[in-house]
Amino acid sequence: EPHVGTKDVDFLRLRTQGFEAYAENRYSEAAGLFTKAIDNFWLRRMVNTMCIEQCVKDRSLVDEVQTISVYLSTSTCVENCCQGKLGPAVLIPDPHIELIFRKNQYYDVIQACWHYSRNHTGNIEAAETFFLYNPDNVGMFNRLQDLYKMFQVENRVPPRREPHYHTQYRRGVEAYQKEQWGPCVYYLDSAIENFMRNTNLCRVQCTYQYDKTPSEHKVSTFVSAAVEIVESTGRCRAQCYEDMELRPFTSSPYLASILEYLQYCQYSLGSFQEASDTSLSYTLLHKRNPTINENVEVFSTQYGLPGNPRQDILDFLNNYKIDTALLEKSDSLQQDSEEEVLFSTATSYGARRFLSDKECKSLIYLAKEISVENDGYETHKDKDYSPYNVNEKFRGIVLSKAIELLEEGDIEAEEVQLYLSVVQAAKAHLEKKFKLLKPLYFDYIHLVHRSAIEGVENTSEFSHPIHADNCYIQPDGSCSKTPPAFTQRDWSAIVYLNSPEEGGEFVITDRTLTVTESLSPSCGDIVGFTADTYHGVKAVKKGDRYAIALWFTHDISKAQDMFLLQRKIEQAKDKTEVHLTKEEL
Ligand SMILES: O=C(O)CCC(=O)C(=O)O
Ligand SMILES: [Fe+2]
Repeated sequence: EPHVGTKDVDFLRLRTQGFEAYAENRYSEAAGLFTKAIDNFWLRRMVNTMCIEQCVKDRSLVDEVQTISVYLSTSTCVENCCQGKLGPAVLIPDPHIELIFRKNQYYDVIQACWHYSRNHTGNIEAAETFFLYNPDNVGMFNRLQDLYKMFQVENRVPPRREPHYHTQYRRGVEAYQKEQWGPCVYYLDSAIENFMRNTNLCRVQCTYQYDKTPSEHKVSTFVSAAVEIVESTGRCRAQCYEDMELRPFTSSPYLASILEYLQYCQYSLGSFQEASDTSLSYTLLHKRNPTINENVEVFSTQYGLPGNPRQDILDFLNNYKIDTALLEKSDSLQQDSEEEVLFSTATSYGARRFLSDKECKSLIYLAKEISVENDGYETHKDKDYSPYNVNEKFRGIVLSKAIELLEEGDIEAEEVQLYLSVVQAAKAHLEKKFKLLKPLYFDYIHLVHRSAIEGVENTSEFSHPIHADNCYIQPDGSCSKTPPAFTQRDWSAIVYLNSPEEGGEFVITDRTLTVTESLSPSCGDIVGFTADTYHGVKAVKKGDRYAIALWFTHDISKAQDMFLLQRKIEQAKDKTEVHLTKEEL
């Protein structure tokens, strides 16, 4: 059993220390701290699994989500068990931090650390590790090629933490290439077994996440508790299936790929019935493979051996069905009593009452206090793309700037905290409304104040002409997704803080620029849409228009680190508290 000092398992603290060391150019120390943070994160997951196994003993591990009382008592048992082994839980403040750990993404920083401290092997090893777990990251893929060339390293440096199923898969494929059918079947069977085991361990972790912040656990009402548990479990489990996909740049599922090699090796070995079963099982996971479809047919008609689906694949699919149903279930449990939905499609959504009047007032106050003329749109000097017209004033404040001002002592922590909390809530809201299985990350956050200039007649139709947020609309109505467009943006949202006296409507159009939705904003309205949606803002004819514009990406390497921003706010709060006590003395 692992036995570790309480302090060492605090991977969030290690991570923070890592960032501090990094900022002070102590690179090899930073690399060590991040590596240890990641190791401890995984150690803790392992202990968590052991404890879940102990606490649910006779029930099936990956049972359906239990009734609330069983759930809570098991949770308490898991929590006590983990505390006994590791000390108090490190509470993860944000599910996305957890995801960064789950996908070993701090190897990105570790790679940079080894780069600066000229540790070539460490550098390549870190890059390999990051790429292993983030196989769609083209940037890291290219960097890897460059590193091997630059340092003239001939042999591949193995990544750290390679999961067993992936090792076995690679061995199986190697055996296949060498036409060693026996070993091929052996390795691939073992790859499947380990793949299933890892998937299930991940799913189990999702059911009893003892390290979630208390507010998420000790929910007040029965219904909201059920919704939260079911939903966070469903979402977390959906991510498990993604975590397992470790083959770069492919669209067929990992498991299907194992079966594809396996059926061939089985066939070559003369195990025709097994090959027939494997081929048929493949089609349950992935339909569009003409060769396999043909094999299924041939085994059945020419060999007279119709396939039976493999039991392990059936179990896997059954679990998958349960997990998908969790998200649907949480949906039906949900009662949106407060909220008035204005429009809702697969790609756009609008609703009322996302914020209270008080919250709107505080945020407007913040904007009045610190917004800067034209701030945030330096790259958009071109008048064709100007987000406001010449008869208006335009002021803005980006969140990170607000936090800088807070650090300089110019404003109150409370207001900046509200700004951050509101944008976090908006993100969660949209993930939920659009049932996104992949998390959103912040690309840009901007509180915008547009106003009519008194005495000047605003003759333009638009304040911000019809545009899309990640591509440029072409004369033929299509949209060109090439730089300098912000191509990393996947979703956009606007939270409105007030009603302009006249004008300032938000509009969505179709590809022919015909308006399909129009909204006269008021405090607490929220809209969200895919970043390629055509939309714009009508001219503000009279008064002020305050809104928070948000852009999101699915690409974590483009994400703003919200945890770091939150920490800065907390540090600023701590500082003011210290001041107070000194004055009191
Ligand atoms: O404020 C709005 O309603 C929309 C703003 C917008 O589309 C943008 O800034 O890209
Ligand atoms: Fe926009």
